[in-house]
Amino acid sequence: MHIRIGTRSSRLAVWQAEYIQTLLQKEGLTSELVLIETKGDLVLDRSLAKIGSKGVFTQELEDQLRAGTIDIAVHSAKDLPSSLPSDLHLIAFTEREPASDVLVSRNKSLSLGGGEAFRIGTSSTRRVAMLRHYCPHITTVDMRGNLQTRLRKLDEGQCDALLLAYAGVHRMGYDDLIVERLPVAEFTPAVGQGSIAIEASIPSLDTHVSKTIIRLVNHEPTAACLRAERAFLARLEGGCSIPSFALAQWTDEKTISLTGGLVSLDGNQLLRETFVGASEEAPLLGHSLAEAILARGGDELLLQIREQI
Ligand SMILES: NCc1[nH]cc(CCC(=O)O)c1CC(=O)O
Repeated sequence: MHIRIGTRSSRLAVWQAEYIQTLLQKEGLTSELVLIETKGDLVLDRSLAKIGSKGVFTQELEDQLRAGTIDIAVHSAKDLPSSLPSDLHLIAFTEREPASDVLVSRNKSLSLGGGEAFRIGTSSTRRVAMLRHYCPHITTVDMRGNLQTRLRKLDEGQCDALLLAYAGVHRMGYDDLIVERLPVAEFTPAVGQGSIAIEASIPSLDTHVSKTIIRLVNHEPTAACLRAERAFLARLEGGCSIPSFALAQWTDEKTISLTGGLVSLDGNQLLRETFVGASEEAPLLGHSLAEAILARGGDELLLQIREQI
């Protein structure tokens, strides 16, 4: 069967969709890309938090899955809402790249630990809040748009550095611009960062084809980690606009360790916990982590964040 793959049209999204194409080719599955513009790509003058509704980067792809004009949709796992409508499923997650955030700049001497004041371009509420918490001497400049747009703004001097996911920088071949890799123990990444997800409409997608796609694309340790992280996010009912973070790590074939939490927008309050549990019960682990964070004051913090956003 020939697979129609829906993707956003940014260079990173197309790279990711082409990567999936190469995985599918290993068993002779041919495919084509269908480029789809989403609200998140078109509305660039407002922050994601202000665009608001869930699925800023996914809705238009889901519409086409339902209409049957594409067979699968490829997304950055990080861009997906924490819960999907019941007819749509995440059938596979690629092996995760290092999930960390990196500092990108033309100035090799910049470092967050240096105590030196400089400007970082980012519009992620998590990154802004984390910077306020760990690096109050840093100022942030609001910056939306795809990677190339942000790099152009960096070169125009709108900021001195960017804070980005290692995965996207690496996929685009910009490793040379990385001046610092941030420790995940402090700058814990967003849920899903570093993995690529495949979404399909079940039962529209042929069972045999979906099994083949899963076999060729899915990396089970990553998938278990993502199930834990996504259950955490679902319990917080947080989309990508909430400054929450979580990273699960596969410790051995039976166990995962999940660290995650919430940070207030001003950076003053940061809640973080680590839970270790059976990988088979990954969703339960995520749920328990969220309950612990909520019980420690996360419930109040969430209300406060939602009022401020
Ligand atoms: N919409 C932002 C987004 N979604 C996924 C990635 C990076 C790739 C990944 O995490 O797999 C990025 C860019 C960034 O945060 O720097």
